Amino acid sequence: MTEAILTLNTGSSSIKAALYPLETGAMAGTPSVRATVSGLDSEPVLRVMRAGSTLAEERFEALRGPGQAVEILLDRLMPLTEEYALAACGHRIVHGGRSFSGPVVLDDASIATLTSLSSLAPGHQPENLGGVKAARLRWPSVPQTASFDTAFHATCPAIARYYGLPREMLEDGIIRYGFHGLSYDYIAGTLPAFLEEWDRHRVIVAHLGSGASMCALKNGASIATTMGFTALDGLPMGTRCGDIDPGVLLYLLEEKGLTPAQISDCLYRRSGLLGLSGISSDMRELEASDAPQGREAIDYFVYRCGREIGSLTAALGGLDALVFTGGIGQNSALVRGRIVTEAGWLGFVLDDRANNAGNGRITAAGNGPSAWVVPTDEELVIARQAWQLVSEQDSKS
Ligand SMILES: Nc1ncnc2c1ncn2[C@@H]1O[C@H](COP(=O)(O)OP(=O)(O)O)[C@@H](O)[C@H]1O
Ligand SMILES: CC(=O)OP(=O)(O)O
Ligand SMILES: [Mg+2]
Repeated sequence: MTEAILTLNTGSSSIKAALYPLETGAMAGTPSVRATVSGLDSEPVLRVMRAGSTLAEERFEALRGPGQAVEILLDRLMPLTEEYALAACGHRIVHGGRSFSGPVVLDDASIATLTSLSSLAPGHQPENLGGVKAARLRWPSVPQTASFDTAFHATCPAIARYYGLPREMLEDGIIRYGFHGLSYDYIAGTLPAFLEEWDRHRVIVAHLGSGASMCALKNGASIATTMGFTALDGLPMGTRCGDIDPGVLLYLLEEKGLTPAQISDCLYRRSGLLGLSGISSDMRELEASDAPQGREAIDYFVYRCGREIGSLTAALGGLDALVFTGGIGQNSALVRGRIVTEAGWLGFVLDDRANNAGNGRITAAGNGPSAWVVPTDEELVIARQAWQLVSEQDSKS
């Protein structure tokens, strides 16, 4: 029986699974099956794709949260996995904290440590670990592995990870961890294919999805990123606030009498594009709306992206290339075009036709920095890491 690796990636608005066959000891770069549930916040849709064609599409009125979506997704996937022997099930785990700076095979002790980090990623960690639990129940003898969003940023210099807090707090782990590391890892691996002398280039990757962040890459490694201790920091997102004066939180707590749970709900679930527009957390709906508050939410998103590009350019000491990825980065010509135009002071010259086509280079040839669209593939990074871990285990036994 052919072996395969199953991956599970629980994001804030979607769940993405993929099945990678292991042929003659090598892992296929493209999965035989992909299954996704998108629109978790609005109108959930489940799609199962095999060899590029859609096998099934189901729409749901509503789901009782991501937990139920994972169960339904695994139910639909189970029959398709039966022709393979699963070598591992690889999971995206958003927060690895101080304990994990690389992928691991999960056991009860590591799951307990990761569970203790749930309050640092309340919109992700419980769902990520729920996926581990569901997969363990279905495939009890299959190794479950963890790939961390935070691990890729372990290369950031210490100073880029600090907050201006009393040192004992930094020593206690209150530092910038950064997220979306699996996506940045994948994009870093693609740079040699389209950037000459890529290792000398100063690159910003903009992962703009339901969660959004940017990462500054030098020689393909992260040196700074916009998210911090939690995935609330930096850019505004679908429902998360992004950069905020911590004094606002004290004010809400002390003067407005909000409880910590109410503040958490506000910052994680009621802010960002949804909070500013009052319409939707989904960029597609805002682009389709004529409401002034919808337009202003997009304006704010673009403005904040421009400011973070300036800040990361300073961290890099200049900029050679900007790469867009994630649901908005890959699909919204409008948002990309506005961000590149706003960053025109850096020398970008947008190529409208290429931007509308939305694949590869989207700026005109010239002396300035270039901008690109590259679809991300977090599932492939998870699968490669899972395969490496189980291969190492096999060679030891
Ligand atoms: N054609 C499109 N135009 C604008 N935005 C889009 C388009 N397609 C997807 N998006 C945005 O991408 C988001 C999902 O991005 P994704 O990276 O898959 O999110 P996550 O992994 O955080 O769940 C959607 O919420 C939507 O805002
Ligand atoms: C960390 C994070 O924000 O992830 P996502 O974009 O998948 O919600
Ligand atoms: Mg995501």
